[in-house]
Amino acid sequence: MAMVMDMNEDTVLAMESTAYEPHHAPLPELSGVSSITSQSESAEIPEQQQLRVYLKVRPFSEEELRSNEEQGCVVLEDSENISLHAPKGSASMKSSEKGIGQQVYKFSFTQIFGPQCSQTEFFDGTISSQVHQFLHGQNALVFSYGVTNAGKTYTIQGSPKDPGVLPRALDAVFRHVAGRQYEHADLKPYLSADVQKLDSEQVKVEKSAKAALFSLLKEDPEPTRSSRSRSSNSSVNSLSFSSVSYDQTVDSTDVTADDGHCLYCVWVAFYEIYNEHVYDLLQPGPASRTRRRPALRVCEDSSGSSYIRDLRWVNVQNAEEASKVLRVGNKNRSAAATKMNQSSSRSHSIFTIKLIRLDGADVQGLSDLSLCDLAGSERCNKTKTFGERLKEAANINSSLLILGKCIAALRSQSHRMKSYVPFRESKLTRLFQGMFCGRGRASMIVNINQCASTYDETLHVMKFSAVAKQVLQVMPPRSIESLAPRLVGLDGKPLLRNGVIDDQAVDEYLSEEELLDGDEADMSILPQEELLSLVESLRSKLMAERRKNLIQEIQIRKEMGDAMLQQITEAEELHSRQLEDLKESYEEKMDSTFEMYKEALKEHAYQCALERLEEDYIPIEEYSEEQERAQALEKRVFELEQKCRCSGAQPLTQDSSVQTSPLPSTDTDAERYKMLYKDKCAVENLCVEKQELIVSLERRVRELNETLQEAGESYMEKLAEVQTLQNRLSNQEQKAECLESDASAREQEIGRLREEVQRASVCVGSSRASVCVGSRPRCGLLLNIKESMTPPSTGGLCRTIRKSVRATTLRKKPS
Ligand SMILES: Nc1ncnc2c1ncn2[C@@H]1O[C@H](COP(=O)(O)OP(=O)(O)OP(=O)(O)O)[C@@H](O)[C@H]1O
Repeated sequence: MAMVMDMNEDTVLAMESTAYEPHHAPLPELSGVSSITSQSESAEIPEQQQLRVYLKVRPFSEEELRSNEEQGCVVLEDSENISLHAPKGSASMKSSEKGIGQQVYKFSFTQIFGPQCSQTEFFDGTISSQVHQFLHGQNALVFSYGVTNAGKTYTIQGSPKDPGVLPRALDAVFRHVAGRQYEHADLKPYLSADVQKLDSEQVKVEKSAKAALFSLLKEDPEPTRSSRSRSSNSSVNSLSFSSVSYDQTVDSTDVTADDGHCLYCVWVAFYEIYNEHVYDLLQPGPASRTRRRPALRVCEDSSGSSYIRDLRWVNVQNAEEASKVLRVGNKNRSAAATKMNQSSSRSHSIFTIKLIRLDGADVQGLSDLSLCDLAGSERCNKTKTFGERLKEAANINSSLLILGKCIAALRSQSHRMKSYVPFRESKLTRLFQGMFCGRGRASMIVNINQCASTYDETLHVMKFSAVAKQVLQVMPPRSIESLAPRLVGLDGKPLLRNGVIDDQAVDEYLSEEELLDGDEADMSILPQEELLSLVESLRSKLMAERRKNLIQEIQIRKEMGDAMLQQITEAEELHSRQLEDLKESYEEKMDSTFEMYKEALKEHAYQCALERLEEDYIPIEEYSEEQERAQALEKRVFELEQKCRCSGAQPLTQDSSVQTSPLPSTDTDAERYKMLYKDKCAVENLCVEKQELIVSLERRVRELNETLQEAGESYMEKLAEVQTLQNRLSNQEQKAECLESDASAREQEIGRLREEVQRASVCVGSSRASVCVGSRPRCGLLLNIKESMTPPSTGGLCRTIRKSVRATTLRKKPS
């Protein structure tokens, strides 16, 4: 982890986002005993390098030449550039004609090797440098990629006459270690990057197992063609390394002063990934055909590096033994005849060489070199696969797809984009993971053929390799010493180093191994105090580890979420683009269909017109005869009219002309029809007028009804008013009567009073004589009383009342 912290930002970014191993640190450091590097070392800038992608173009076979496969699809421009030209009939050509895609694609590679290139040139120009680095402690992976029948197996294994890169690499290794072989064979690779010390018994077991393995070749000395063996022309079943000749790029002379006194121990393993299961190619197959081969498990060790549990490692002393191992493995490899390739690899086969480097009895380093021959990608309909072959093809394609996804994600990371690398989605990528994450160098060999019939698949492979070429590989700086593997005993526990307990080793062992797999730790080997302190330190480490894991999990989830989101967005974009394309193509189709219908309609109309013309056709003689007759008739009408005018008669009506003239009945009918039509029109007009009249009358009736209703209502109101007025009148009359009777009563009273006054005046007259003085005031008083008692006009008052009542009644009466 300290290593990661000290690295520059690029490296951290690249390594953080790989969702790689739980520790997030370069793998070899974590697994090595002397993994603690100094500050100065870790401060070094990590080395960055683009993934090396080599292209190899296979020559045409005679059969391909006969079947006209040579159509100039592949054009080598120079040693790094190549262009692909879509042949007629290929899907690329069709889509380019529709405006999607291009007809010519250009690609560049680290190096291109043409059809004439020899296997020697190819080895020297490609992986010999990687082999060299492997011999000096660096891990390496070489994988071949291409469509089926493109020459992958040929490139990796070659032919007996012309061996491929694998036998050449083995040969280079043995040339390098020649004379410096560790003879005891008691050190064996363990887990991903450790070394196990074998006891003498174990060494014996290993030796007898190897002898048994080689004895399989004695039973079957000559390679045979069978459904599960490679064909002889492209395999190394009978490979002899004597045929390998080198230009001494990698040989025993390539020995530095440092490793002059080193000893080496070489182990090899050969396995395949078939239908997503890992099978050991060096384990004898099941006795009966009905029984399945046992599949091996891919596991991770404490550093997070993948390894195959129970994989068989064979200690090889020389190139000849290595060749035998290869031949045994090839016998067991899953291969079958397909339509495209007589001996098609149906699995990804991986041959791994492990080189243990010793300084005396001390293990100094362990490096591995894996050469992977991937199964060819293929189109199932083209290869005419079905049944078991179809299942194989599906598995091959799906694991290659995941490899493609990983490469694309690694490319994104190289461009500083956060992206989740789905290493764990297939066995192949799980095993390759370390090599893409700083544990070693990977390089890719792209194999193509030049056949026109497989152009589209080849183009796909080229596009894939273009992506791969953009992947940046980050190698943390480290010395050979820092790569030293941990030396463990048979039980997998770390061993004493130079006779003393290596505290650091134990500490690391416990802190890494114990946390993951408690069963494997035996603490009883340590004193009690140390045990207690170890428990304490373990507890705190466990807590720290848990916290770290939690943070990492959150990070990984976030990255996954982001990646998924990105994928969804990309998928959405892709879909919308596809939709657009579809829309356009449908529109085009619609347009063309529309045009087609238009043309058809035109044609149809033309045909109809022609038919009608034929039906209505009147011979010219008949027509001119008819014309003459019509003219004669017109002339006759004119003459008759003239005659009528001359005789002072009215011009002939049509009816009379019908009666008199010999007009043909058809003309008369037409005239009558015209008349009838006129009548009909007149009647219709009349009807319309009547209708309008009816409508206006109805409207009028409606208005009158409304007015009547209003009048009725106001009449009722007036009636009610009259009633009230009559009531009031009768009341007034009653009052008037009362007043009249009152007035008559008063008149009677006045009369009576007058009589009294007269009587009183008589009395006064008689007394005047006696009393002359003082008569005036009395007369005045009586007169006043009389005046006050006499109403000025009593009858007038009654009349006035009556008059006012009558006036009110009249005013209120309805007009
Ligand atoms: N450089 C070459 N020179 C001559 N022949 C070659 C060369 N490369 C390939 N071939 C031949 O082409 C054929 C197909 O090659 P090979 O089996 O290696 O293809 P492949 O890509 O491994 O196919 P698959 O993926 O189906 O296993 C073989 O007969 C092989 O001998």
